[in-house]
Amino acid sequence: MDQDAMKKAAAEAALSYIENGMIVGIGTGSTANHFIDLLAGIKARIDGTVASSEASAQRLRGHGIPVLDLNSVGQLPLYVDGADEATRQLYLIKGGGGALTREKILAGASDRFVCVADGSKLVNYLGKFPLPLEVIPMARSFVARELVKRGARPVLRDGFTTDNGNVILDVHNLEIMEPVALETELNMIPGVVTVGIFAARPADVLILGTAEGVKTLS
Ligand SMILES: O=C[C@H](O)[C@H](O)[C@H](O)COP(=O)(O)O
Repeated sequence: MDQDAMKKAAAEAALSYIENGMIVGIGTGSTANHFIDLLAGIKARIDGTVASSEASAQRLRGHGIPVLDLNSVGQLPLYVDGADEATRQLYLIKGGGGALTREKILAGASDRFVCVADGSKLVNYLGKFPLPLEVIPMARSFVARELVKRGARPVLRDGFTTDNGNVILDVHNLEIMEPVALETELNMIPGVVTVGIFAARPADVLILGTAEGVKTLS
C-alpha cells in the first residue's frame, strides 16, 4: 500500500464519526482532500461544512457540499484534518500547506478533533518537520531574529501568502520537548499570528493508515 492509499484509508475511517445532520469542520491538505472526496458520497447526511482554507472550500463546493461561515454556525461537533507530525499524546505539527490559522480556529471551535494521517507522520517527539509560523508581513524580520536568539533557523516560505494575507516562516532546529510551553512562548512574540504546534488543543483521536491496516489512538 503506498502513502496516498494509507492517507485515503485513514480518511475513510473518519467517516464513521459523522452523525446525521452534523455540520463538519474540514481541514486542508492531501489527506483532508481524500476526506472531502469521500464525504461527497454521503453529503445528504450532513447539514453542511466549515472549511479551513479557500482551497478546501472550493473542493467542497465542487462536490455540491454546502460551505458555511463559522460565525453563523457556532460550536462544531466534529473537525477532521491531517497533520505533518503527530505524537502518541496527540500533539501535532500542522501548517505544511499554510492553512494553520484557520485550522487552529476550527480545532478550537470543535467538540471532537479527528486527525487523519498516514503512519509515517507518527513521531516520538515533534520538530523534525520544520515548524510553520504564520506571521504578519511587517514583523517577518523581527520574528526571525527572535527565533534565531532561541537557536532556531527560520526560513521564509518563498512566494507564499496565506489565505489571511500573511507570510509563513518554516522554523528548523527547534527542540520541541515541551509542546504546550513552546506553543505558548512562540505565540507571545509580537507579529506571530499562529504557531503550527497543536498542543494546547491537541487532537482527540488520531487515525493512522499503515501497511498493517488502520490504527486509532485516542
Ligand atoms: O496547512 C496544512 C495542513 O496543516 C495539513 O493538514 C498538513 O500539512 C498535512 O497535509 P497532508 O495531509 O497533505 O500530508
